[in-house]
Amino acid sequence: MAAIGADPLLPQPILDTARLRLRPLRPGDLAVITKLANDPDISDRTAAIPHPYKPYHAEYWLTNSRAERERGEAVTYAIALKDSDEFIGGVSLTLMSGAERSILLGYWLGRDYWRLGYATEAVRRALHFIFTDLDRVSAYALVLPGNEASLGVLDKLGFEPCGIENLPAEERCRPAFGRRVARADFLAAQPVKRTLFVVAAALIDGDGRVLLAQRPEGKALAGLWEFPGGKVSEGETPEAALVRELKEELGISVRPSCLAPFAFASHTYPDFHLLMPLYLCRVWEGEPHGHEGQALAWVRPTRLHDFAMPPADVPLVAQLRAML
Ligand SMILES: Nc1nc2c([nH]c(=O)n2[C@@H]2O[C@H](COP(=O)(O)OP(=O)(O)OP(=O)(O)O)[C@@H](O)[C@H]2O)c(=O)[nH]1
Repeated sequence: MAAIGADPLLPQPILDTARLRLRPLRPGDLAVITKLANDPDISDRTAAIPHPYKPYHAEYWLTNSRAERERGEAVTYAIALKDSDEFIGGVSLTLMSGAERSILLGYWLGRDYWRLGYATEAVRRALHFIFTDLDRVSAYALVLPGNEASLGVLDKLGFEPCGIENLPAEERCRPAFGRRVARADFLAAQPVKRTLFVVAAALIDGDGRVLLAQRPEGKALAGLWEFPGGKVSEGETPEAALVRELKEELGISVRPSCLAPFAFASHTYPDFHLLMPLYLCRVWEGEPHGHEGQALAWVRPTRLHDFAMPPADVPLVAQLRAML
């Protein structure tokens, strides 16, 4: 399988979990990387870690991962302990060629950090990132024979067998077990802390344009464009919540009878699961203005894809474009 550069300068946000921080590799990590990676058992279980492992191997890993990211080929994260920021391992996410929009996943942990659930915790977060921020639809991993711990991690995350491949490792060609998980299967199987019930409206004007609002700075997903709306409060019907939100956010008055149920989004974010019905609305009173500092845009359905929207909205946009 070959990596291909599809997206120039891939994003690499810091990814936090309960105990870990996934962040870029740094020159300050080099000594620890060399110490942890210089372990014959780690070399034996991974394709890309030679033994003995020298400081120049660590330096090459750092510079090569930066170059791969700049070429849009791969993102490599250091796995660090959240409290001390100490390097304990790495995760690499390589974009694959082909129509499937997949990634090849690789990861390793220093021996002192085995059997503590760190690999599952780090890889789970990395998969959330590639399936939501990088919009990948599946992930592959190749596991060398004897690496039962790694197979266990992938099993826990919903990966399934997908054949055996020959893996060129340090000039030795070794067979490896292929494992694959699809985005929808991974996301559906994740434990969710809470389900957030949000309502939103596609306001449609006389020219068939749809109103989008830009999430202001300081909020989660800032800068992305979304359908106006918000959270449903305890004891509120979805329609009443939407009427309230449209008044607060845009200063317009809408009657519940003018809200036509259209579609819904069901999407797992790292911290919550979003359940969001989308209503169509063609009749309202007043002129919409961004009352909470948000920019507004009236957008033709064919131009909706020019606006970066939260991942949950992508299927809704496709349905709107098909309908309008
Ligand atoms: N209104 C709206 N929210 C969306 C859309 N897509 C989407 O993922 N969301 C998510 O659903 C949640 C909406 O709740 P909200 O608008 O009340 O959230 P907020 O961050 O403004 O919180 P706050 O009102 O407590 O400050 C956010 O997490 C937002 O990212 C969308 O098209 N419209």
